[in-house]
Amino acid sequence: MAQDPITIQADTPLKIRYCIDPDWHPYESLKQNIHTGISSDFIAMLTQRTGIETELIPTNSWLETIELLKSGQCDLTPILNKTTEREEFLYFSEVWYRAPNVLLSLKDEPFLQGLENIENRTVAMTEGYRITEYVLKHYPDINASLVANEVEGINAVINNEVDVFIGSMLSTNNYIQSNGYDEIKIAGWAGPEDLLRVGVTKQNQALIPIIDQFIAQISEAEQINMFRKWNNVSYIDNTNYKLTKNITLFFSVLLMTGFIYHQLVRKFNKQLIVQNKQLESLKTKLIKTNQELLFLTHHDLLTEIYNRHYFNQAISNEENDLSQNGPISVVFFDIDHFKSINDIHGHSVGDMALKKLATTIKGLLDERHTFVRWGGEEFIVLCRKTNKREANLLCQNLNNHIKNIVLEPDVKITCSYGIAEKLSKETIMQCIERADQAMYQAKTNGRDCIIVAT
Ligand SMILES: Nc1nc2c(ncn2[C@@H]2O[C@H](COP(=O)(O)OP(=O)(O)OP(=O)(O)O)[C@@H](O)[C@H]2O)c(=O)[nH]1
Repeated sequence: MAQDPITIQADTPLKIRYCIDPDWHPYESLKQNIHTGISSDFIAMLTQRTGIETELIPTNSWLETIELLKSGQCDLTPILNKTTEREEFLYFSEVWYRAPNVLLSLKDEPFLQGLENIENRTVAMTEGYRITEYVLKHYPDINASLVANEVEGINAVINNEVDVFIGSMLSTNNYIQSNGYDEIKIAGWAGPEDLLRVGVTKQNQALIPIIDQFIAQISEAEQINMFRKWNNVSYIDNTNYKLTKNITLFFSVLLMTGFIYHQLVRKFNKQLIVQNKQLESLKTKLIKTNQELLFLTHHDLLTEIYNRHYFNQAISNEENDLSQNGPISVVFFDIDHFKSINDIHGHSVGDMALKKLATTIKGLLDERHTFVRWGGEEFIVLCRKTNKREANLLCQNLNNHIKNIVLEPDVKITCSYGIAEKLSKETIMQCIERADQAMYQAKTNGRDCIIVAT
């Protein structure tokens, strides 16, 4: 927003020296001889908008500032209350800042509400402050203890030297929170609020209308910005800040630990899932390999029917049961002149003959039969619940099918068969031997025939 030009009179000083309270943060203070706080922004804006040069005269206390103003070594002080006493050596601008005063006590003190309830408590006040003059004037019986500045007053409360301290809410709040004094509280309001103005020495009266024009132009936003910039602490309450800080820290650490733990668990879970999958796959492979191994152990690789090793194992486990479940017969057979097939047509044709024979016979058997490659070109069929007559019929059927196997054009095979029915006193192996002998007899008889052992 455009501002009206500020009218500078001919008698207006173009350079002024000013003093401040060195210990009244956030209103104003000296930090390494540099003016800081709300009034430093005020002076900067004043210089910028009026063109009046300003020079800070540093002091060590508010009382010294008052002295320099009285003696004319300072022309102006930017933020103070108007009092009758001060009016003797200063002119005051309009109010440009308002702030309440408060009673501060230790936490275990009762809530006092206001100056009326102070009773015989010792009350610390800053020497030379308007609120001090006000309290001493209106509460003459109060047990007052004057301190040089607000910091000294607050420390007097903390150290139990006084019961109460009266100070500006903004500055005391700032000091207490900056130092983490959680044992202190606001116990009530103290007197009227501060109506803060600029004070200029009587010789510089011409400055007042210029300053008032400038004050009138300070916008609400600029006021708020000044407050926010210098009053970075918002309130005092009964909160134990150290405890809050520790709890916050504890929960932060807890949250962080939880987060890291969660991440680690997720990571390990992922790894575990991968490893479980690998294990599962290994397990599947192992089961498959074991099944293959078992198959290889029990089967003949070429024909894929049971081998002799399996037969021996199975029969030794089953022998007793076998005899109790009806007659058992063994068909023992051997390919005729197999050597000639190998010799004439080659070993691969010999292999093909063995495979085709096995496949053909498997297709003719059922769950009562165990079909085994006994040796090179020798086979047996163990027939449960089968007598020698039935075995003979089966054998004839096998023979018919074997004769129909075509290896190559004009190349066929025949077999010689021996059949034996297990006698009650003999073992399966003895029965097989008799079947073998019967088969041998079939060979002797000219091959391609069936002999049933007597
Ligand atoms: N191709 C092939 N030949 C085999 C296999 N196992 C054994 N043989 C052959 O089978 C033949 C058996 O010959 P022999 O014992 O003389 O009997 P045979 O020639 O069948 O004569 P008979 O039994 O008296 O009719 C041998 O030449 C073996 O090498 C095999 O797995 N594959």
